[in-house]
Amino acid sequence: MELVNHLEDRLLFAVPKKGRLQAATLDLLSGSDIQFRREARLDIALVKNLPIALIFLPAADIPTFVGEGRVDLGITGRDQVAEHDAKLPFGQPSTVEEVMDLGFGDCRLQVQVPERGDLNEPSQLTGKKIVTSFTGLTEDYFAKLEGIAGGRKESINNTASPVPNLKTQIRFVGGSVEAACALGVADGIVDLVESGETMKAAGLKAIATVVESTAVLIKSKQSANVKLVDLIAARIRGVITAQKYILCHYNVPRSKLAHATDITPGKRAPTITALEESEWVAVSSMVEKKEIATVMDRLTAVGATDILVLEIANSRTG
Ligand SMILES: Nc1ncnc2c1ncn2[C@@H]1O[C@H](COP(=O)(O)OP(=O)(O)OP(=O)(O)O)[C@@H](O)[C@H]1O
Ligand SMILES: O=P(O)(O)OC[C@H]1O[C@H](OP(=O)(O)OP(=O)(O)O)[C@H](O)[C@@H]1O
Ligand SMILES: [Mg+2]
Repeated sequence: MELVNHLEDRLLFAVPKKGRLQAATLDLLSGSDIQFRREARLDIALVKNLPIALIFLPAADIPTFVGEGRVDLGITGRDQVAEHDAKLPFGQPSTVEEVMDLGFGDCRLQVQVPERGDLNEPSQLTGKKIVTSFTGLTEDYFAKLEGIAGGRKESINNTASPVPNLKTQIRFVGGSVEAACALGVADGIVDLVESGETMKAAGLKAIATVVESTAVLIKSKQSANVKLVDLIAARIRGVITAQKYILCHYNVPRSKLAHATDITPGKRAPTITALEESEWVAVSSMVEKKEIATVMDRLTAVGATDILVLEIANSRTG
């Protein structure tokens, strides 16, 4: 069956086919009940229970397919969206809209130089050799350092030309960028940093951050299927909320209720129910997972008892 012939009446949703964003993305799709089976070697999968087709692409290519093609939704890094937009001809507005931060894939695009060396400021790199996978963002960064206003000019087939008159020599490398300095190809690099392991192992240090990044849900500004886009966005938002929060139940003397609800104000407001014992109330409130240990300590300190913590399987934030 030629899958490409079955895309017409479907919302197209681009997701990372590999790399660091793939696993968490598949979890989000599963939590959103987007059911599919991906055939080996195929980059398209028809969703079984919704009029959607998943398109598996490298994260770096997803902003292009969403912004300039027929793809309605995408999941990629904010750095990749910024890189796509940086390459648009000067003054052309972005064709991609960010719907929400997905809460994973945090990293930073940083200017890096050899640890042992006399380069410590980005301005010392102007006019020198830089290697990166993010040439758009890097050209803009060094254009600012060199005081070049105005950015790119439109060139053939609407792909922006590099920034004119830039002294800094910026070269594209697709991967393993960290080796460029040691191999004498570059004086500095602009590359992603998450844990910093790769940078340290390559004998490099970061001297500036170009952009901070996180995984984001993006949508096309010309999608015809707004209702289904909004439905999928609501499902994904619900899954993220369920991943981020837990439900905390406890009993507390009515006289201490104000102190207790200061500790657990909830996402909107806590639910309070009276207990048979008139001087006691039961409270139920959403608490961020990362806060729950100290929240339970503080609740105990103000006299709360029977504190229960429940996982949230899914949610809709309305
Ligand atoms: N340590 C990291 N290195 C690279 N990207 C990361 C990192 N942490 C998070 N990301 C995010 O993941 C996105 C895709 O990068 P990633 O390297 O995972 O994909 P890829 O390069 O296509 O896959 P691979 O590296 O397996 O070839 C980045 O644009 C960034 O937003
Ligand atoms: O700070 P860290 O946790 O070490 O992660 C950062 C490294 O990860 C990415 O490379 P990746 O592993 O994706 O290989 P690639 O360069 O081939 O994409 C990135 O290009 C850095 O090299
Ligand atoms: Mg990579």
